[in-house]
Amino acid sequence: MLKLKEIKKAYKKTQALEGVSLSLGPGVYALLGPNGAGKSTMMNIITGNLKPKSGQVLWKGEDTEKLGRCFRRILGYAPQQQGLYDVFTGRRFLSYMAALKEIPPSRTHAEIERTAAAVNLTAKLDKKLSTYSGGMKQRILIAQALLGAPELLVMDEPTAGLDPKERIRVRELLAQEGKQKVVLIATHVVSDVEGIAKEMILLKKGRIVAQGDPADLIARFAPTGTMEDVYLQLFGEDETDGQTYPR
Ligand SMILES: Nc1ncnc2c1ncn2[C@@H]1O[C@H](COP(=O)(O)OP(=O)(O)OP(=O)(O)O)[C@@H](O)[C@H]1O
Repeated sequence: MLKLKEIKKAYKKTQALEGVSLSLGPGVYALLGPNGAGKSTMMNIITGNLKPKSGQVLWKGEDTEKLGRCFRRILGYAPQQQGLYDVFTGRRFLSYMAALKEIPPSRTHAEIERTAAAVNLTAKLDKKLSTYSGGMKQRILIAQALLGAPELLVMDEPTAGLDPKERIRVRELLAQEGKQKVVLIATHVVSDVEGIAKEMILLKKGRIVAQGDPADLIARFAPTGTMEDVYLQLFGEDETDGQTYPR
């Protein structure tokens, strides 16, 4: 349903994507790679926030650039956390996002209730975003991506800052969504995706260096190990952010 054809992107001197091609049907896909691998660039190109230097993004065979506004109803995007409208309540924020997505006003209330419940924020909907914790802000971003039940979900680090309980809830939610939709998740946290991903897409310096079912990748790159070992095998020396990654 979603196809990337030879996507290339450069920022001045940095070659961020060096010809990425992909074909994704319904299911959860994990996009893994170290800092600077090109994950956010790829997501921004899929969502139309950035133009590639060359290549095409196709949805059901149609160029997403040509789909224009229609693509807004097909796509749900949760970007990495950034400034939210702090004076808005959660409800007002979701209502504003629903309007941008051109969800009919008659459906907006039900969609807000449905998506807030999915991320366990029903009780906080009428509180201002300025009072939300980091994890709650993350969850409202996920909720807005689910508005209108889009067929394509693109999530940039969706579990960042979530406590273990909410992390599990979001993981289960995305697994559920992946039964019928294309769900692409960029993350550093292998354990958040290995149990739910149909495929892992491993990106390094703007190229896909491995792609496949987690069990196949383990057999290929770390036969006695785990998906975490595959990650370390492919990217070990590239991780420069000093974080440790939970199993
Ligand atoms: N606006 C920009 N201007 C110049 N270079 C950029 C810009 N955005 C990204 N880059 C560079 O492009 C490359 C890919 O960056 P990108 O943000 O896509 O990686 P990433 O995999 O999402 O990293 P992270 O895990 O840190 O979010 C990096 O070398 C980065 O420095």
